[in-house]
Amino acid sequence: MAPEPNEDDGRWQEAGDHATSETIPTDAIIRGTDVVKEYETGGQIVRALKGVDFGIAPADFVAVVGPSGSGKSTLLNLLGLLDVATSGDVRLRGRDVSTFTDRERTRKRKETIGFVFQSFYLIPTLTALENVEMPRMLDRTPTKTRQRARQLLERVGLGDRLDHYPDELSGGQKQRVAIARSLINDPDIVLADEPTGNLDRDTGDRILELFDELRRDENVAVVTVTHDDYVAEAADRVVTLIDGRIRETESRRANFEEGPDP
Ligand SMILES: Nc1ncnc2c1ncn2[C@@H]1O[C@H](COP(=O)(O)OP(=O)(O)OP(=O)(O)O)[C@@H](O)[C@H]1O
Repeated sequence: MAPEPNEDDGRWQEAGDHATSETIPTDAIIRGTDVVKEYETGGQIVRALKGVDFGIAPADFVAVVGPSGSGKSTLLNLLGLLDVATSGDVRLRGRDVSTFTDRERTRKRKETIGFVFQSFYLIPTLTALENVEMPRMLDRTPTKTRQRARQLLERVGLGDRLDHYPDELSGGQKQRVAIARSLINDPDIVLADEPTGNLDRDTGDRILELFDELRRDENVAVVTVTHDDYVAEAADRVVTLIDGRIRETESRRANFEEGPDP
């Protein structure tokens, strides 16, 4: 059954044909207005995003769905500060990201965003603990980093696998290590590209439960691109991209814990 938009929650308006600025949370960490992204290849311009509005609030759980080529990865790259929009306004905590230097963008990305991928991307010659420490390897606080990495692996249920290498772990365990790694810099948002794509359904379900716990306990927003309906069903909102436009923004969950904004 199609879920009803959550009309009790003042942060969101009803789902419509096209997401408008009214569907964007007022407390968004990152928000985009009328965002266009074009690529140029072989003298041809491909318009991957054709003027979309989006916003990610603290502890949001958003699924981005849509057919192949509809612009999902493009949107994720913009949210992850991996790429810049061709036009439109993208703001991180109110600051226009197009004014960031490359260095600033890299720093903001490190501070704000964690990444999780379908293929885990763990380094095979490093233990689980070392993989989680990796993004902070150049920091001058190795003891603190080790402590935090250990804590995160315990948090994702792998306290007894710290010294295991990736090929000694199951797919679900590898993804847990990758999730712990994504949290090492205490990001505000975790971007997960098909996080359950290489996992069986039960293992995938447990990863979704973990995301759900993390967003509740750690206040981390999770944005996932997915082709799996059941992943989309676990999210608060489903953003459907069709041919570079957002066609729908639904609240799937009936109850937000916090009340409506004033
Ligand atoms: N680097 C690039 N150069 C040129 N065109 C690109 C580039 N990246 C994406 N595109 C084009 O932009 C459009 C959107 O691509 P995008 O990868 O965002 O879609 P997607 O929804 O993530 O697709 P999929 O589900 O297949 O991963 C497509 O037409 C694609 O061919």
